[in-house]
Amino acid sequence: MRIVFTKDYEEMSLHAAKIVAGQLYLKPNSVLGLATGSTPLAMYRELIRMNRENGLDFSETVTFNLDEYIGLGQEDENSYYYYMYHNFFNHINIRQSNIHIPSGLPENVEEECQKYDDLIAQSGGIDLQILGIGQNGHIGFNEPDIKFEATTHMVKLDDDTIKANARFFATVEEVPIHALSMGIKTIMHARKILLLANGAAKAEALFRTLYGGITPETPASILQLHQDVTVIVEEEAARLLRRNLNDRTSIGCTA
Ligand SMILES: N[C@@H]1[C@@H](O)[C@H](O)[C@@H](COP(=O)(O)O)O[C@@H]1O
Repeated sequence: MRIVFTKDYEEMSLHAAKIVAGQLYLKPNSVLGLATGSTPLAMYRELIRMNRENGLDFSETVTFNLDEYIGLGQEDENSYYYYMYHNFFNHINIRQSNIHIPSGLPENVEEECQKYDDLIAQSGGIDLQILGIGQNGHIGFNEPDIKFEATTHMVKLDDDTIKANARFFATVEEVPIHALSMGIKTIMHARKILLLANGAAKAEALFRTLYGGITPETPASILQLHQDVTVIVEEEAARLLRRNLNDRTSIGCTA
């Protein structure tokens, strides 16, 4: 596991965008696993800039998003579908047919989950998975639990997650209580994983993820077992890590 310490959100995002760009230069038809939330926003902005100004090509890129709220349609501004098109896909030269996001309005939840897993498998699996982390240590919407859920599944969101994500909605009551999420096995099968974390609210979850026991109570802790994870972390989120690494504060430090 590599840990890259960056001084702020912008530097974290730039570093992440460069890794994604490097992946696409090496393999233009890469399968990317994509995350939503506030964390990757500036990374998407930088990738859009690279697409426009540096010829970064998405024409062969295939994407699978981690999750979607149940009950929100594509036109709902709080759906992850809307987020992805608004913040990324509408601004790059990606093919619509190469974009995959779980449906927020599935007719049959089990079938939708199975279909999503089948599509990922048919695409050859994920080459590079981008992850944010929830304040409770979730990845995608894999919430703390007594077991790891392997494949795409329906989740009942934790109260903590609902509260944390309420900032995007007019009222906390509007936050959906269920979501579909890619499972831990699929995430762990990604060839490379990029975990981004910024802000003091993530410090404790990140510390438990990297240095705590591997437990479904901190879903992201399973990443300790993956052979190619890069964690890009900004100062505030790194607060507890730095203490653990005897204050190795240099940018680009690898642990
Ligand atoms: N399901 C998403 C995750 O994919 C995201 O990584 C995480 C952190 O969100 P944020 O980046 O807004 O802090 O929580 C959300 O609920």
